Amino acid sequence: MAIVEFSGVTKRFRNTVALREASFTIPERSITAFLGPNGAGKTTSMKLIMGFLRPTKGNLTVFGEDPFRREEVRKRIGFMPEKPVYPMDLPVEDFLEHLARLRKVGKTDLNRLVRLVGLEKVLDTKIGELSRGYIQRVGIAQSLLGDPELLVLDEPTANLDPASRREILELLKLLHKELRVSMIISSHIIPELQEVSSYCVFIDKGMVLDYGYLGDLWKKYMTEAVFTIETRDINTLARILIEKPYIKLVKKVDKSLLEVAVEPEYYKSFEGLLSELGQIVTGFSFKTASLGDLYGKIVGSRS
Ligand SMILES: Nc1ncnc2c1ncn2[C@@H]1O[C@H](COP(=O)(O)OP(=O)(O)OP(=O)(O)O)[C@@H](O)[C@H]1O
Repeated sequence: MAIVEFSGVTKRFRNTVALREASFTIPERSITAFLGPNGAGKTTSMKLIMGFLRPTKGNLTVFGEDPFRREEVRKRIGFMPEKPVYPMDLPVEDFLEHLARLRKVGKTDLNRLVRLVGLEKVLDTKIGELSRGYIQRVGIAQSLLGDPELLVLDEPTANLDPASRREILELLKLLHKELRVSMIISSHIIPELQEVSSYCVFIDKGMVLDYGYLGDLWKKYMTEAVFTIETRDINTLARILIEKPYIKLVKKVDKSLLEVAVEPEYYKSFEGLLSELGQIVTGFSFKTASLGDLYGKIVGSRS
């Protein structure tokens, strides 16, 4: 089921058209990436979803209703803006307890969230004394207060060093798994979105160029899929994979790593196979068939 639906949405700010006749849907429980260059219209789309802005033209619904008119809808969405403003003098605990009271979230739920987001050790620390990575954790915690069904994160890893970026991405993956919350994430850093998202909306110059599940988009744009697979039983895995007609190449990289090329149209079957082989497959990632390639085909060819 689609939780977000844009239908011919235009958003104009005086002389600027930030979004032009945008139509797309976002499925439930996915992690959706909003991809596009600076000024493409990603933040505007997010603000429309949050009900902060009203479209100039067209319709949009979130959970089947208009987020601008319906407060009930807005309450089901958590938001972390790109440049949040926090009371820097306040300890983390005081800040979160204050917000929890406002949103009528009980102490037990707050404690659970604090543990999940990894803030227990810094509860007494003033927000202004936290590292950037921890400030982002505070932002993620505040956006999750009240148990939203949809979490909207505008550039959650901007201005972070690579190690903190990795931590935040791992945290988002964990939250998605534990809380089963749908997420929309925008970022300029394409490879990192590829790691967390299964669905993409490509935006450029206010226009939605394409959207859909990554597997389907790879197939559509005929981007070859090459995976690196980590395994605890390389020989068994290689034997199983070689027999599949849609697997074009199986190559040993070292004693626990295989490189595998898959025909784009069988990408989904392949993903299913990997989860069936969960006992011997310990991890996998894309090597080529990157979101960068796809981005180049969809957005790059227009710029
Ligand atoms: N409140 C506003 N008033 C006037 N113009 C605006 C406003 N908000 C956004 N814009 C313009 O709309 C266009 C789209 O902006 P938006 O912030 O949605 O892009 P973005 O894809 O999020 O970019 P970035 O990655 O730089 O944040 C830009 O040209 C921007 O300058």
